[in-house]
Amino acid sequence: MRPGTDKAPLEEGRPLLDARGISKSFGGVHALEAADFSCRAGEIHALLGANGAGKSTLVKVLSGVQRPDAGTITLAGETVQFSGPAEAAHHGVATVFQELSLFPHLTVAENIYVGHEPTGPLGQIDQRRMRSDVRALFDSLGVGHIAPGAHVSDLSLADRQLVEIFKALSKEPKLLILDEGTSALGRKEVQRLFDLLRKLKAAGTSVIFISHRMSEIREFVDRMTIFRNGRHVATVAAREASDAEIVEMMLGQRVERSFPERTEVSRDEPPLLELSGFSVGSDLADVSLSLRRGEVLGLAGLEGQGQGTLLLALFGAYRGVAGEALIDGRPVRLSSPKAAMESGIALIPEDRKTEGLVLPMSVRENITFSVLSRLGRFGFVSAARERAFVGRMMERLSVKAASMELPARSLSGGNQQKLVLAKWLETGADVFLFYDPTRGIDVGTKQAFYELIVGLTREGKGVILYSTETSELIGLCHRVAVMDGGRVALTLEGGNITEEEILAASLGVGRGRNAAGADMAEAAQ
Ligand SMILES: Nc1ncnc2c1ncn2[C@@H]1O[C@H](COP(=O)(O)OP(=O)(O)OP(=O)(O)O)[C@@H](O)[C@H]1O
Repeated sequence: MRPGTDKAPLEEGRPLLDARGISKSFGGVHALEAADFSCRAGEIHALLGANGAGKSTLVKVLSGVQRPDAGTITLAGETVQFSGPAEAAHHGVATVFQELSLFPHLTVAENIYVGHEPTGPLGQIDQRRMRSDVRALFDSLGVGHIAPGAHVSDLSLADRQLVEIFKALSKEPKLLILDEGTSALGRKEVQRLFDLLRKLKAAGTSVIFISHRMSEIREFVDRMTIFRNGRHVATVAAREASDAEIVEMMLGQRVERSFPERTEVSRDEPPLLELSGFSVGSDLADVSLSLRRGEVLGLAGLEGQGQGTLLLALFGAYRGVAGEALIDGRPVRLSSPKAAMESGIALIPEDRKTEGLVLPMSVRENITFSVLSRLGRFGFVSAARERAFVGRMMERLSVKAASMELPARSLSGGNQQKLVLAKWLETGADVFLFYDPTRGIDVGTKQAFYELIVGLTREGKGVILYSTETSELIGLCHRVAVMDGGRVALTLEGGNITEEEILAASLGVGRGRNAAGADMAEAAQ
């Protein structure tokens, strides 16, 4: 089918969910404009669209969090009007929102059962049963590494996301909505999750799935609906449209995904950053690596193999770090984030929603927070200069906001993430640490972002990039350090940075290969 032309007919039969003519405005912003969306029983259905297309707003309407201004929702043949999330839940809708909603100081099991805890004969909460049920659920999914009794605050973002998903599943919903619920998960976890979703689907549960990772979507979903500017553009079978066609429908224009040419790196100059014997407890063991000016060094490996710890340790977030760090040949003490920033290191963190922004403050204030002192002299900032600077940053990262004076909270999730990036990019740092930077960002902006990373290297900065999208590592990096069990298992370089090599090294089967790709085991025979 031709993208953006024919509107595919929505489901003719009796779908589980049928939302028609849904409109929702915030002030002058039309988040949804007479949007249609329909999902069959026992179907995994992806909802796609650029940042700000209205996906999360639809999810909030379907989950009873927001009331639509107009439109009707039919669920299992019954017209429903949700007065709040509890009523949506009562109708069998369970949602994992973009913003995680866990209580950090409760245990995993307590979080999963919050509000519907199993009770003993005297009405007391049955902790033991709760934990054993959660254990059984985790074991069935092969996520034995999460302890039901662990506090959520101690878990990684990926594990917190898994807990959030299990919490939704424990309500045995008719309709499960995952709004970017898998963005922090590694490939293996996503696959396991989809194995589970297929089982649910076989039992008649419908799943609405929002993700910006195209490959993830194509592989596992039955149909896809594309939204653009708050409207339904098309609904297609997953195999019916090509990636390029889908992107075109999302953006209203053709975009070729390509990586900008890497910056030439001079091997003669001394390294910008040099680490030796960098260790953090048992999480990071004896990491030695170097980064040159103009270079992008990738970090790969299965989820949680020390990549995050390395970035955070470099940013001074851990105490008791052993080893030495040199910047431009001078030893630096990375004892706190402040010390790291003063040494010229910037980190774009993983959990950008909570770590990166002051949500009630305006878009403008959030962007200029970290650069005020550089924009003005003697502490005075010219308003005109500030606005011009913010305008440039918003354009560079295509931040979609009606005005820079709106609170950051009112932006769509992806646009909030862009704000965090904007905020850090202008800090004047020399070493940029990126923690999965394009997670949650739409394909059009990803492209702009690749340009931006390469742009930094052209200015002589060094970049360490941890990405869960292998294609980004292959397309952008000069070298990729594959991590396993807190160590650098292998460093790949140039043409040897391939999906197969990265995967093999991640799984430990690539050991023995050197950076030039010669298989030493074979050579020895
Ligand atoms: N509470 C709000 N106040 C003001 N504007 C809002 C509010 N919620 C959403 N919007 C606006 O509505 C539009 C749609 O946002 P929405 O979050 O639904 O997009 P999205 O498709 O989920 O984007 P993303 O991929 O970035 O998560 C955006 O322009 C956003 O700024």
